[in-house]
Amino acid sequence: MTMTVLTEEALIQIRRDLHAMPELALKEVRTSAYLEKVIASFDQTNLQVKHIKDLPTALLVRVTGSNPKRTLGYRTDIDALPVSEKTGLPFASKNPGVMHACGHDIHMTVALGVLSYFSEHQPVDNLIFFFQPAEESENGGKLAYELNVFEGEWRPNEFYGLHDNPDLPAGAIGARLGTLFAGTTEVNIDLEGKGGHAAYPQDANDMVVAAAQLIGQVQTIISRSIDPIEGGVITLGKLEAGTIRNVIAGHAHIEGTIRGLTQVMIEKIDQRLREVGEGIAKSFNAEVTVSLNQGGYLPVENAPELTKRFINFMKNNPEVTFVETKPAMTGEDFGYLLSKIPGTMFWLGVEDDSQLHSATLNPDESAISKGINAITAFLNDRMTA
Ligand SMILES: CC(=O)N[C@@H](CCC[C@H](N)C(=O)O)C(=O)O
Repeated sequence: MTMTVLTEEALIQIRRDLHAMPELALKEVRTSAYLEKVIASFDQTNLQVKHIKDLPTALLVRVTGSNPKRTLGYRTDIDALPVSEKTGLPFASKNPGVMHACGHDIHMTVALGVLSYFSEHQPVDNLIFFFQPAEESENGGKLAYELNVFEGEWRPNEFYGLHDNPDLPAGAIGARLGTLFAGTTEVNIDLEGKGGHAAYPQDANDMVVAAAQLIGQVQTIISRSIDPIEGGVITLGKLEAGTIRNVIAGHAHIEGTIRGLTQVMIEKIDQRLREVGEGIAKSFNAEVTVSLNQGGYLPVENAPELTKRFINFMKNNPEVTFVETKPAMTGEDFGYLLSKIPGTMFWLGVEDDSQLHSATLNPDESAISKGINAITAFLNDRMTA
């Protein structure tokens, strides 16, 4: 049984509508309009909606508390990924090449459910709901923060947010003290040499070969330069080079991502990657540009006291299956907001065989009402302290 004003049926319909209309980072125009329309259907007595001129797809909603001691923030991300959906679901993406492959459709629906509940049951403390664009890239959380969105009565004292997790049972809540997610650095590498005829390699400077060598050497960074107990990740997910089989490519472009559980680790991997780039440039007499951009993707550090309280509440709630989780190498720009405002990020189980970012991800929708109930109960409890 859900405690929200939106019925379970309505919640599932919302999730499916959102799933069918995925939009990429900073382009979430229809998504944002849809969210606003749903919010407009709630009792408006205690609600205020705020837009951000320079971040037009973002949406903030403030719920005025009845006897506030603090303002609690709740954040959901709203963007999707450039993935071509292969679920075969009747409500699959209608936007070719774009998919909610990270479950942000589930995140948004849970946030709407919690907001819907508090629009009918006035909270004791104030609440801020932040519907954040651009989590997958472009760090929308940092953009909003730097636009001074969280100022005055719009500044939460504490911030909470979730990510769905296909490895956990549907509706289970997972969390841990300390670091939940890695920090990440986006990697762009351009290799510039000299193109030429396939038959005359002696007159060209082949960037396909240089890129292949670079990619090979990058594999040694984690295996040979990083303490295996601490660990780290470099994934180079995109490689572009050349135009046709019989032209030697004078340019190659690589995109990837670096992950580490501490800022020190990320900076160490960043540095080794730059050095490998310099080495390849020298040995191939090429121009190699390594651009690294961390933006707002700081490690997600859960605030100790607030997270202890969160975990205690979830562990002692008979309605909730709580799982103490390990840190994950996924990134989240909520890490940036948590570096400014203390809070807790946690997992919501959506049990599925497919991983996040996969074209077949199909989260179990029963997680939605369980998540809403757990979060609503936690926020209500937090307001009594
Ligand atoms: C939860 C999740 O999957 N988040 C993304 C965040 C991307 C960070 C950044 N744009 C990068 O690619 O490094 C992830 O890929 O972990």
